[in-house]
Amino acid sequence: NSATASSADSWRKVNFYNVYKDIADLLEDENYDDGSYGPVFVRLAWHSSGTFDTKTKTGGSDGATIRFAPESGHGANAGLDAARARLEPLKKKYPNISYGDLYTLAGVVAVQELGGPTVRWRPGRSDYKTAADCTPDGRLPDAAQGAGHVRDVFYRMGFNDQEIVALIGAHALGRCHSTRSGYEGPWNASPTVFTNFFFTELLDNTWVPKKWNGPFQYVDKNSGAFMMLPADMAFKTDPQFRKYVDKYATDQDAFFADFTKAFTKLLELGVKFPEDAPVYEFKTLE
Ligand code: HEM
Ligand SMILES: Cc1cnc2ccccc2c1N
Repeated sequence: NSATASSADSWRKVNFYNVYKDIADLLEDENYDDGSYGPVFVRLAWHSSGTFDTKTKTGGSDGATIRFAPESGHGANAGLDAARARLEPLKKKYPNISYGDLYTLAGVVAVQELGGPTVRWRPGRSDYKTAADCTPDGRLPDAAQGAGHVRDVFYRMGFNDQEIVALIGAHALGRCHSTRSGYEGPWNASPTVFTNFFFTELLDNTWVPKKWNGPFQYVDKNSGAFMMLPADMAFKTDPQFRKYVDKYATDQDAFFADFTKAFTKLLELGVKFPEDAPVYEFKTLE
C-alpha cells in the first residue's frame, strides 16, 4: 500500500511480458505451503474481483481496495496478506503498474503456469480508490452455506450456473488453512496442478463429516486425505450445478474452455477499460 499510486494511463508504460515473467519467478517456494504461491495468487485475484455488485456497480478488481483495511482484514481475506507481500516488490520494480492489474495478472500467471488454460487479460485498472471505497464484508461466499447462498453471491456478480461451476473448478488448487478460514486440508498429492480434479474427486469419493473440533467439513471415507467444504458439496447435490459438474468431470477440455472465459469475466467485473487496452494472451513459460 505504500508504493506510489499509478496514474490512470501509466499502464501504457509497462512491459507486461516482463511482469508476467517476474510473477512466474515468484511462484515456486519450497518453504511455502505445497511449494507454490500459485494457489494463493489465484485466491487473491478472485477475492479482489468477487466483491462486485451488478446493481450498485461497486466492488471488483479496479482500485484493488482489498489492500486497504477494513477489507484486507475481512475474515474471508485471511492469509491473502502473504500473497500481497510476495507481490509488493513488483509494485516497486514496476511503479507504473496498478495494484488492480498486478493482483489480477498474478492470478492469470498462476493458472497458466500450474497447467491451466491460457487466460485473456487486459490492463487498465486504476489505483485511484482509497480505503473509503472498501466494499462491506459479506460480499464473498461463506463456505459453511449451500447452493442457495452460492447462487445469491454469484448471481449478484452477474454469473449464471454454468459459470459458477466452471469457477469452482479452481478448488483443484491449494488448500484450506485452519489459521485462515478455519477449515483444514486437503492432503492430496497435487494441489499445485490445475486440472478438473475438483470435479472428479467430488463425484468419485464418498464424503463423510470430518470428526474434529474444527468447523463442519467433509473428508473422503477411504483415504481421509481429501476434503470438501459444505459449499463444495452443494455442487454435487444441487441438480442444476451437478449437470455441469458431470460435464467437467468427464471433459477437461470443456472445463478449461469454460473456466478461462469465466475467470477473465471475473477479473474484469466492474472495470471500465480504456478503448485501446490490448487483450493479452500470454505464452505459458513452463
Ligand atoms: C462457493 C464459492 C467459494 C467458497 C465458499 C470458497 C471458499 C474457500 C475457502 C474457505 C478456502 C480456504 C481458505 C484458507 O483457509 O486458506 C478457499 C481456498 C481457495 N479458493 Fe475458494 N471458495 C469459493 C470459490 C472460489 C473461486 C471462484 C475461486 C477461483 C476462481 C477459488 C479459488 C480458491 C483457491 C485457489 C484456494 C486455495 C488458496 C490457498 O491454497 O491458499 N475459490 N476457498
Ligand atoms: C479438493 C479440494 C476441495 N475443496 C477445496 C476448497 C478450498 C481449497 C482447496 C480445496 C481442494 N483442494
